[in-house]
Amino acid sequence: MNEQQTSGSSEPAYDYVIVGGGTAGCVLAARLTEDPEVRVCVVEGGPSDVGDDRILKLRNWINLLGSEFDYGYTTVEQPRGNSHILHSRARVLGGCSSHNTLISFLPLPEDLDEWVAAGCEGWDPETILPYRDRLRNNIVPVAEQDRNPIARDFVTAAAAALGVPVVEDFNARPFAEGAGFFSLAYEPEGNQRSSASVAYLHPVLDRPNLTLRLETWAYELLPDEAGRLTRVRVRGADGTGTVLRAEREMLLCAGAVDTPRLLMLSGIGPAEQLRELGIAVRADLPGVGENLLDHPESVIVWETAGPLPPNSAMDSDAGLFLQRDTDGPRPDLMFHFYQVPFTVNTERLGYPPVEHGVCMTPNVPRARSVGRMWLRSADPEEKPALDFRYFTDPGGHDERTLVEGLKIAREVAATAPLRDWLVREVAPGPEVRTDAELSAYGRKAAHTVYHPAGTCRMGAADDPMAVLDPQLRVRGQEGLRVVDASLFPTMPTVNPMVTVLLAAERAADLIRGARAGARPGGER
Ligand SMILES: Cc1cc2nc3c(=O)[nH]c(=O)nc-3n(C[C@H](O)[C@H](O)[C@H](O)COP(=O)(O)OP(=O)(O)OC[C@H]3O[C@@H](n4cnc5c(N)ncnc54)[C@H](O)[C@@H]3O)c2cc1C
Repeated sequence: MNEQQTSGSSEPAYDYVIVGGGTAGCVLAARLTEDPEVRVCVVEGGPSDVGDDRILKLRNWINLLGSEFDYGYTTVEQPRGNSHILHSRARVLGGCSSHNTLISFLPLPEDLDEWVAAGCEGWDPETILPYRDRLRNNIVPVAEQDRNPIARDFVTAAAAALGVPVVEDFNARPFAEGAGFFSLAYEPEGNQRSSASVAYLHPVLDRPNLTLRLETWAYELLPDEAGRLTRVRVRGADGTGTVLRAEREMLLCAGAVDTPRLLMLSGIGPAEQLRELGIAVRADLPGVGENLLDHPESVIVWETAGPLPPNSAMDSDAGLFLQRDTDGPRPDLMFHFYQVPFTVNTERLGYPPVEHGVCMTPNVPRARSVGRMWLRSADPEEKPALDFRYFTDPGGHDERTLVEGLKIAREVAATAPLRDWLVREVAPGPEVRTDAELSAYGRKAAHTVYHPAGTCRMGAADDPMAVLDPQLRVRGQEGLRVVDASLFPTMPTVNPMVTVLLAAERAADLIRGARAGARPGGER
């Protein structure tokens, strides 16, 4: 048995307890158990993905939205956006990497430069990007057999209409503009996910020093005898409550919504808010739950003459990046091209369903509207409030980006060879033309690219809103780190999963380094 009972306590004890067997949690679990002397327990709210084709077949991702594998967080009212967005967050081993579309981009160097400028020493591109060679996921450009003819024609039309290069491999070098097929973490043969769970955990599930507690929910951190928050109260699927103990460190990997939620339920967060809810304050960290980041997008939908050729990796295999402003070498507008009509938001607005169609979803890579989340009550069952404050930035950058995106999407759609497939624009429809009309439509039909992040951001010691130091340690707390998308100080320009994986690889080094440093004669 991997766990040990600490003398005088009946609590199962490990060296490390990882809360959340998601994208980052799987990386940490695999890396830390490489040392057979180290006992690790992963507490995961969802079930296993092993042998479950609903999860493992990448193309089934769309059917997981709103399913039993989705916590499905709602938002508070968004006066300038769409109040109906369902924020999918995965409830399954592998977390969102078992649920998402596995589009895999390295962060751009300037995204990491921004982190360093925000006080995150050691997160520079020279340190972080080489971790790409450690990633175990099979990251490859969409395979030839999965390249649907209409997606190919989208790439050709985008390049012709906008004068941007066709990019063969977006991870080959940093880019500012380009159209092309994405890189995905998948095995094209059999359309199998190469999620964090598949790539990192499946090969090591038989390690005797790894314990998985599935369908188990962590709802409060508790102090040990020395006052370190290294114990956690959990409840298993059968309702049984247990307290688990981490003799070295408690590692929070529950994601950008549930990690700050757990911290706040445990008394770590904005003191006044916690007191109002009757939660005893352990540490006043005003940044917990603040800095809620996302990539907002909108949608424009076309009907096609009939059914499209069926091949695809996951129905959104190609995209486009553009740079409209001249402030540095990064894109500031991105599009996903869907070869299925993604009409959940347009149908709600009264637009007709589309049997055969495609859409483009322009998004804001570095949105300037920043939100926050908070607890509604001290009840751990009650979901937190999420306020993304979509399209509220004073300069109107985010709104303007959508408007330009919708116009540019029309330019691409009007260009051969894509135009030859399209019968009519269904939403918003050609009569919606002025900037004001496009803005009103674009914001009402807005959606998320499902990238919440930033809610426990790291930063410099003198930054009062930083929750973590650059070693990912919760400020003022010993033995407690956060390793997941909530650590982001700012949003990477690109889809963030690989940034989470790189951060988890880096965290594994930091944690192992701390352990070696603590051993007599260990390296510091
Ligand atoms: C539908 C969808 C599509 C996406 N597409 C892409 C994409 O193509 N490319 C990309 O780069 N990014 C994509 N993303 C975003 C990306 O997947 C996430 O940013 C990333 O996976 C987050 O990793 P994480 O480790 O922070 O959290 P997660 O992977 O969400 O892991 C958190 C884990 O913690 C568990 N958990 C939470 N709370 C508790 C608790 N209290 N007790 C026990 N367990 C708990 C959860 O069950 C989950 O397994 C997508 C996301 C979604 C939802």
